Amino acid sequence: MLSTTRSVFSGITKKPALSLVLRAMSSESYTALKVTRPCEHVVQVEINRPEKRNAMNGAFFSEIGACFEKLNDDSDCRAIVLSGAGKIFTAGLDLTDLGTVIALREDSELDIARKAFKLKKFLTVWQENFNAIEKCNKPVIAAIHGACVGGGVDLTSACDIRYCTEDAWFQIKEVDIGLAADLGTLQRFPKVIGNDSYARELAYTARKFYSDEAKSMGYVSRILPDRVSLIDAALDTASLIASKSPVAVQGTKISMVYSRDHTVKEGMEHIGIWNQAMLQSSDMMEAAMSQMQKKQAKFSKL
Ligand SMILES: CCC/C=C/C=C/C(=O)SCCNC(=O)CCNC(=O)[C@H](O)C(C)(C)COP(=O)(O)OP(=O)(O)OC[C@H]1O[C@@H](n2cnc3c(N)ncnc32)[C@H](O)[C@@H]1OP(=O)(O)O
Repeated sequence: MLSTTRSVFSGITKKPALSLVLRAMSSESYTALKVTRPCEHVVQVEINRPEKRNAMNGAFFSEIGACFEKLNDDSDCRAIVLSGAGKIFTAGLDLTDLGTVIALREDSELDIARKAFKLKKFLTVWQENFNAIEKCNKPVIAAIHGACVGGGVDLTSACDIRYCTEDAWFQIKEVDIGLAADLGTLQRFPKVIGNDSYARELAYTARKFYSDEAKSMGYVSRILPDRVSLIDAALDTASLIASKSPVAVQGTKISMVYSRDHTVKEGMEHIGIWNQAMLQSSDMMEAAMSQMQKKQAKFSKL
């Protein structure tokens, strides 16, 4: 029990020393992730605990946040594919880490307020690790095969685009383990599918939904026959995005994320202020000239 406690809370203690984490990861060596560069300006981030069905443990949470913060600053990266190694995309929270919450609840040396403060801090760190995907200016395409359970829906809700395989299934599983989802599903999922009643049904019942239903509700935009064609399709889309002006693409993501949480008027004001600078970018001239000359545009690093 004690060692589990330490492993989960490692997500908290590592966070303030982010620069150390980033330096340690400068070679892109992670324990729960595999990061590769399959094509120009495209990075593939793979959840890499296949023997545990990519269950999300403490290492995964701290690495995913650090990885996306690093990719945000990586001028060679213009689009990202997020996938899972092995049989399924992810089984969600590593249930062996639940022991940590139980251990904290039962810690007789802490009063209820102190336990609550510790739990809030722990949850905020984990939330921020998923928020890093949305804060990363590069579009993220989730490539989901097999199962996407619990935390997997929190994770993929934070992505820009979702593709899945025919055999994929999804489950907002948290109520089945006695908690309300707290890593973004309840906030993002209803906005992604644009149907509050449907989102509530899935969150209250924890019923599984399969690829065809995920597509019809708008959670995924494409279904591919198998994992190989899924990764190919996700990489093709990522490459297409990466071929465009990074100023235009990243401005588009920033504006779409901002506009989701603001009024139309505020969103228009925001993009107006944004573009008063970005319309002066050299990318506009390069893109327009390339269109006229029917040649591939080349954009400098951002
Ligand atoms: C409080 C913090 C906020 C976060 C909240 C998040 C909440 C959630 O994510 S709720 C959802 C939790 N997940 C589950 O309930 C799923 C449990 N797993 C399964 O139902 C099945 O494993 C699954 C259908 C996904 C896959 O089945 P399959 O037959 O392909 O594999 P298994 O033989 O069951 O498992 C293989 C090994 O992986 C280990 N494992 C699977 N899931 C988890 C998990 N969630 N946590 C930890 N370990 C997991 C499983 O124990 C097997 O390991 P081993 O026995 O060592 O071979």
